[in-house]
Amino acid sequence: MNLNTLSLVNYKNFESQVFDFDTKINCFVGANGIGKTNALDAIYHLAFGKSYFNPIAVQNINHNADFFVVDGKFTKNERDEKIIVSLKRGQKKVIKKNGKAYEKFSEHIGFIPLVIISPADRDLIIEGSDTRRKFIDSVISQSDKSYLTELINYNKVLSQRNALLKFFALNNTFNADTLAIYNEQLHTYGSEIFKKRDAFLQTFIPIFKSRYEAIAQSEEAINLTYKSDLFNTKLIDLLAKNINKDKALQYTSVGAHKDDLVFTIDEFPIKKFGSQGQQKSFLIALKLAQFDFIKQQSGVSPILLLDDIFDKLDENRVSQIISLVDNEHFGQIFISDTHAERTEDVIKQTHQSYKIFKL
Ligand SMILES: Nc1ncnc2c1ncn2[C@@H]1O[C@H](COP(=O)(O)OP(=O)(O)OP(=O)(O)O)[C@@H](O)[C@H]1O
Repeated sequence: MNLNTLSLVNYKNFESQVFDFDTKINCFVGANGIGKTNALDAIYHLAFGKSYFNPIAVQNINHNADFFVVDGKFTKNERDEKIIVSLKRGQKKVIKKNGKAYEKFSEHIGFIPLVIISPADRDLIIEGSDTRRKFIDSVISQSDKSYLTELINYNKVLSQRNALLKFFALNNTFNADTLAIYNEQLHTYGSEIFKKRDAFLQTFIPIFKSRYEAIAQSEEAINLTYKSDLFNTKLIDLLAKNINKDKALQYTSVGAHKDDLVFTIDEFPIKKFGSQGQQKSFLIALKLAQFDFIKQQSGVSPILLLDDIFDKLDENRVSQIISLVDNEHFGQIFISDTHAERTEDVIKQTHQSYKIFKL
């Protein structure tokens, strides 16, 4: 999986820019605010059809323009593939593969396998459980198309059930038969989602632990566990058991939408007790495990984006990470860093081909 050329028109701070990439390592270097992360985000756009950093699509259009175009030429399994993502103010975003627009963006997910490691990943530790569920869901969806459909269906039924609970409260009424239809559907989709998340995490957690040990080079007792209401009780029974609570709250208080991942160090929450370096290593291990998992499932090396990852890590961990990516297991890598010299010194240690783009 290689990105050969990237052209940007009016994408964030880039008015018009073309990059021709090395097949192995590419570094964007330059001062704060120059656009290094934006360049990585443009590549992310080609894989996911959206920004990793800014969910408001129009804000990715250059302030002085009314459209953007991100155009990428890839080689995948020895075939040329061209992806274009474009957006015009007031219109819908368009994603094209080899000239043909997708009707559903979800069909594109997984075509360009990609993993990003960025300081914004801290949200996985500090934010609410929905951020961690999104992480699990995005990893599974890259290799399982039906999972994304089940998730969309689950969320649709969930909002219908919540609307019904609100309607009951507002009109001081109750209808067990209508609710039962939603319970059945939630149970069907929710059980499938739980089964897939559980199977995924059983494979993923050991990979994650071995990645962490390799980065930290120590026996730090970190752990990652899957928390779900559905481990001990079927969703249909849980919904029945919690009906009075749900009626009072006017929303569904149990189910796959409440699942979480618990991150610990020495059995304490890493959010409160992990040092900044430990938290960073934890997140990098999580993302490298995501890389391994996707590669295992798809047989293709995902593109790896490393946004500003050297900051806050001691020299040992930096060279550890570089030596980890310095083998055939990894494919094409894109790095952003403020220190041109540090980057070049670190990259030279790898003896891989590289290009440095000074922005
Ligand atoms: N829609 C937009 N139009 C024009 N400029 C934008 C737009 N969105 C963001 N920018 C600009 O992009 C710049 C930030 O770019 P980016 O985050 O890529 O910087 P960086 O080089 O990674 O910096 P750092 O080293 O601080 O992480 C800011 O100057 C910001 O004003």
